[in-house]
Amino acid sequence: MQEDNIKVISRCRPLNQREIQTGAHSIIYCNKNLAQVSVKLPDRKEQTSEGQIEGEQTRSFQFDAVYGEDATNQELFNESFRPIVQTVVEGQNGCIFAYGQTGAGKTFTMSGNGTQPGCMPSSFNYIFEYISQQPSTVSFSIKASYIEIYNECITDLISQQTDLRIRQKPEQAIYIENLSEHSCGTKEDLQKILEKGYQNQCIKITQMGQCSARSHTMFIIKLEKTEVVNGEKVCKLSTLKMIDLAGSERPEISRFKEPMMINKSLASLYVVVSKLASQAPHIPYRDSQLTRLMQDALDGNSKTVLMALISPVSQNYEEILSTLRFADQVKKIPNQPLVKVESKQLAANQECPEQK
Ligand SMILES: Nc1ncnc2c1ncn2[C@@H]1O[C@H](COP(=O)(O)OP(=O)(O)OP(=O)(O)O)[C@@H](O)[C@H]1O
Repeated sequence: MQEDNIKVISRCRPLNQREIQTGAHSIIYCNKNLAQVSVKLPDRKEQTSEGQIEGEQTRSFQFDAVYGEDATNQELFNESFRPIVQTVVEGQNGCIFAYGQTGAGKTFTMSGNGTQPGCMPSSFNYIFEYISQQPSTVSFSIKASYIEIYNECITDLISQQTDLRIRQKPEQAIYIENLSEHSCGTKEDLQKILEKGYQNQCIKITQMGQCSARSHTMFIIKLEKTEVVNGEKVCKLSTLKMIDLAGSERPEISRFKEPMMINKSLASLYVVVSKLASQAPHIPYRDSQLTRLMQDALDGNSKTVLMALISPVSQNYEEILSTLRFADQVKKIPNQPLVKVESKQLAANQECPEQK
């Protein structure tokens, strides 16, 4: 049977100090062997947006993998992210995106910290380790870009140019006009781009009073793999997108008073996912910047992993369920045959075509 191109995993973070001090307890049970996450109803019955919850003790969701509070970033990388990065170094597109409410662990999982490197630094390691093991007939060129989408506005986190436009040439993939791309020859170069983008984002947040939890960030790596076979060059171009989405809490319970516009991208993502899941004839990718940039991740042009991050405490019960329901919808997207990234055959002295 063909493997699913979109995989869904869930991770629950441990209780934090504040939660432990206030006597909170976890309402999440992760069964790694069954890839099942169960949510216990809080002790007192609560009025949810769906009405009074009646009698039901737990709700369970089945995904491709689930990770509980003891899981390490390394474990997630080895089991769930490395296969995507491997796909990319072998010449197909890949996408890893983190979804969940503010504080659920998206940035911890994507970026990590000093002791537990996250998905992004581990990917940088893996890419350059892979490259170092290739024969001399294979060469790579790697370029990185880093963007933020906030309030439907795309900002280049490296050049700091703002209000960038998404463009598409006939018969070509979409691209971001004037996005700066930075050649990276080592994993440290990639790490520097990540850190610079993060710093620039922090400066922007301070200047504009914007909240980081409300913006989406996307780290984009473009790989160009050139192999000489019988005197002919074969060129493969692939892209890895690593996306840390804004906190998914709904506006009415958000701590931040903001116009609906800020959540437009996430609202569009829900619609796109539910239309894909129900096999609707038209998928409104064009409704937001985020969904336009994620189209290839969802339409069979990429190997993709959605990571649904949840907090363990009962106060977040509604958001936990809403995150898991979103993940469940993504799981229902029917598998589409992976669109093979074309290999271009070139004469030995020819350059690979410009990658958009
Ligand atoms: N699996 C984990 N193990 C240990 N600590 C974690 C884990 N997940 C998250 N944390 C800690 O919880 C806090 C919130 O996590 P994080 O900043 O990653 O949340 P987030 O979902 O990215 O929130 P935001 O939407 O605000 O960016 C951080 O202090 C982080 O170190």
